Amino acid sequence: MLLELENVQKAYSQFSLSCSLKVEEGCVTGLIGQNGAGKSTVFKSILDLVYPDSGKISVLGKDHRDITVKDKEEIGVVLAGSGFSGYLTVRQIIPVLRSLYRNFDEKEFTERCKKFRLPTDQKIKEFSTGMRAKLNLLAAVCHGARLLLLDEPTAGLDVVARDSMLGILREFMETEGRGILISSHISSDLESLCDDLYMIDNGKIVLHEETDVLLDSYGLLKVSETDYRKLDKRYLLRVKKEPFGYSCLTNEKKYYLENYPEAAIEKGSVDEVITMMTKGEAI
Ligand SMILES: Nc1ncnc2c1ncn2[C@@H]1O[C@H](COP(=O)(O)OP(=O)(O)OP(=O)(O)O)[C@@H](O)[C@H]1O
Repeated sequence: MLLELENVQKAYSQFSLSCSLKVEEGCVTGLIGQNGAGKSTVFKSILDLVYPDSGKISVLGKDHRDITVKDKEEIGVVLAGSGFSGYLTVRQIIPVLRSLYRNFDEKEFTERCKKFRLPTDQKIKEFSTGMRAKLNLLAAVCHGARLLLLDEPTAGLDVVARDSMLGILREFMETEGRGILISSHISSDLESLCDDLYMIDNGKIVLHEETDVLLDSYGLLKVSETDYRKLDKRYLLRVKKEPFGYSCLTNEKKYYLENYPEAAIEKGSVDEVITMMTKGEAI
């Protein structure tokens, strides 16, 4: 296990986090939630930047408070809204990375910067959002980390930049024994990359599912009030009143497809599942 949070609690005056999650070797785990759901609080707790009130966090098999400087070399981090000083250039951050990480692969880093057309001698503050995001990610993947902790690494990026970021992450995962925890409020980013997804809402994990299962077995039934009354509700997770009747979220789409051939059953994108899990009512 690369990362495990067990019942981690953190209370602020207006918000409280309660979170358990795992990142296994060979897995990309996604954390999806709206603004303010608690994603950054999860990352900061892992990195000891905020102190949880209770619970247990283990990183690379150790309690996160016992992580040494050497262990940290095995972790690559991109935090929302942070990065290198804007007054430095890529050329100037290379010696910094070299001194921080014994396994920093300067050749790979330089080549990749070139590939992504990141200028070597321009101040980072003059970079676009996409350029800065790529630089932060390249710095996180070029020192032989086993675990990447990426808080909203694709925020503010256009489709092309997002795709190249996902490419970097897929390549990172080609080496055995690695894993990623990545957060986003854009579920389509995570859908194609992640093996499993955790959905967080108002500080609570409302759903954890393998991405394949989510896409294959979850579905949205749209039924009239009359049909809703007759519906077998055993496999419904959430229900929402609509002008036409009810929207129902199921994790047994096949059952309803087979038994209610007339019903309108949609595939249910990750976004719709999140909306239903957060806005729908439990059965
Ligand atoms: N230091 C703090 N003191 C009090 N409340 C805080 C503090 N830090 C975060 N919060 C609150 O915790 C909640 C979750 O914040 P967090 O930054 O974890 O959300 P997020 O999911 O990362 O959101 P976003 O997508 O907007 O970055 C918010 O309501 C925020 O106001």
